[in-house]
Amino acid sequence: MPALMSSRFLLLVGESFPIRRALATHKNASSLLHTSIHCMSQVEPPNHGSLTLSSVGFQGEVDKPINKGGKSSSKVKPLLGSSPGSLKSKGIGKPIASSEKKKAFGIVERKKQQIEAAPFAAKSFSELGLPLVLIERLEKEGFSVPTEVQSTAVPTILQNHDVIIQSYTGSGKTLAYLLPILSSIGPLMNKVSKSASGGDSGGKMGIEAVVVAPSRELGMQIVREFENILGVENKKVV
Ligand SMILES: Nc1ncnc2c1ncn2[C@@H]1O[C@H](COP(=O)(O)OP(=O)(O)OP(=O)(O)O)[C@@H](O)[C@H]1O
Repeated sequence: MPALMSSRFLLLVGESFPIRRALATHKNASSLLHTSIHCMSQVEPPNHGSLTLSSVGFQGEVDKPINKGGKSSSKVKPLLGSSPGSLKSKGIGKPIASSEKKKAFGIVERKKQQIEAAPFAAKSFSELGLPLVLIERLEKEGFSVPTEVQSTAVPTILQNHDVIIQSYTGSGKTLAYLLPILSSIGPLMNKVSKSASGGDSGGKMGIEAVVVAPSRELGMQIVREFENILGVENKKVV
């Protein structure tokens, strides 16, 4: 199963995703089913060991006794040797604000941005900041005008943002994330850097990108799209 990505995270939601079904039951579903690119902040991973209840400040035990009337009630059982009054004075039992949780885990959240449509309608792939070698391959395959989702996503990903792309099926989501990948790694770019450095650098390449797909069928569809762009001479690398 092929899979996407380098250091970035990208989630694709298409026709086949259950979210469609969930949205179908939503009152304003139709207004939600449009193209949108969520440019995510990069969340820095915490480095505080394993996640435990006590690490998030939960210090009581949940006890659910059955009342005589058959109704169950839940209450937090205080720790041994702690009276409810003393717990209150320590601030235990109070709901933990999400900002406090983030602080406890050392999560630093950066600015979030939502782009509902392409900020401009690109008329060619060259306007998106893609390398020439890739544009030539696209033209050879008959791709000359980027779709709306590609116009929006490609420049955003090229600026190293993490993105979530949500758009209708067949809108060109696959190339929207494949093109930024192929513009920095892969055989096309290897050839460019080899000719720039005047020869083969030698060493074997490791895994540079991982694409995760929810089904084998979709995985094969993505492989075919890769093969189209790379051309027959580079087909074996996929
Ligand atoms: N800019 C473009 N110009 C012409 N055809 C394109 C362009 N971008 C993609 N296509 C073609 O449109 C078809 C649908 O694209 P793609 O499979 O990427 O859509 P998708 O949004 O990923 O669909 P799904 O949600 O079903 O996965 C493919 O055959 C693809 O080669």
